[in-house]
Amino acid sequence: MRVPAVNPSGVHFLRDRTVIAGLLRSARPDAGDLVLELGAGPGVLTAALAGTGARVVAVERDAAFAARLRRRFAHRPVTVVQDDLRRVRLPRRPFAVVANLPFATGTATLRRLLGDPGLRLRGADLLVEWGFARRLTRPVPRDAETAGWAARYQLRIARRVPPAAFSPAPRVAAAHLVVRPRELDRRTLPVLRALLADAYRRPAAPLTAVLAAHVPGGRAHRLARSTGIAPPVLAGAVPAAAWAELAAAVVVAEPAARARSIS
Ligand SMILES: C[S@@+](CC[C@H](N)C(=O)[O-])C[C@H]1O[C@@H](n2cnc3c(N)ncnc32)[C@H](O)[C@@H]1O
Repeated sequence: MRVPAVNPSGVHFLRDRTVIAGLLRSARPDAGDLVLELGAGPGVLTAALAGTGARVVAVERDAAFAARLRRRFAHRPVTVVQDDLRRVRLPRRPFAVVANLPFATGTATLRRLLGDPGLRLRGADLLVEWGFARRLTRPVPRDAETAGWAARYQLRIARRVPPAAFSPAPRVAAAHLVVRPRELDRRTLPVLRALLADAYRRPAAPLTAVLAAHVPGGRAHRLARSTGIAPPVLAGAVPAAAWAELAAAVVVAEPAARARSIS
């Protein structure tokens, strides 16, 4: 297999069939589903995805790999897009992502996929650097951006993928990261954003103080309890999943909070 002359950290080709099978078992694409593969390389994963009957869009920056992919999949439902995955136009239709990401692009990719409320992402099954996956799946995220991703999407590690699963073997292990959208009413999104911005600005404040800024004072305690949180709890100690429930509860309890959060 031709490895680019410059092999920047993160460019490691999958060679373990059980890892590929695990990605497909988890993603379960149906025939006709739109699946985006980011960083397709020589097409090992692309071939497996095409075998499911899904419509695959394979994004690859390297010109030689892109040409090889076009030849290899000329008669399959695979569209090859030679572009940078950090800039490529993302579908507006519902789509899933299955990819062995270059490690160096993890944050940029997650930011694009999970940070844009306009995307209709059905799910993502990604191989990412192990430490990155561990940081993303902490119950209480360290920053508002990650908390926003984890509030809108369930993020979990399906398995640890050892360096030997790749060629050349990376210095560190990878993780199969599973991303699935939570059922969230669109009206909750601006409230969620406002709550998280507030909470991460003053993580040592009581949760009820943060909530009180978004609903009338007396109701903050009741609201916290309605999602199973018994005050006192600090804003910076609230799990990401609870923020999604809190935002939904704020919208139900106080529809006007929406207007306040947006303004
Ligand atoms: C980790 S390898 C995975 C290749 C293949 N999917 C596999 O699993 O064997 C990443 C691939 O992404 C490509 N790549 C690296 N940076 C990229 C970028 N910014 N945009 C698009 N492709 C990129 C590399 O050329 C390489 O083919």
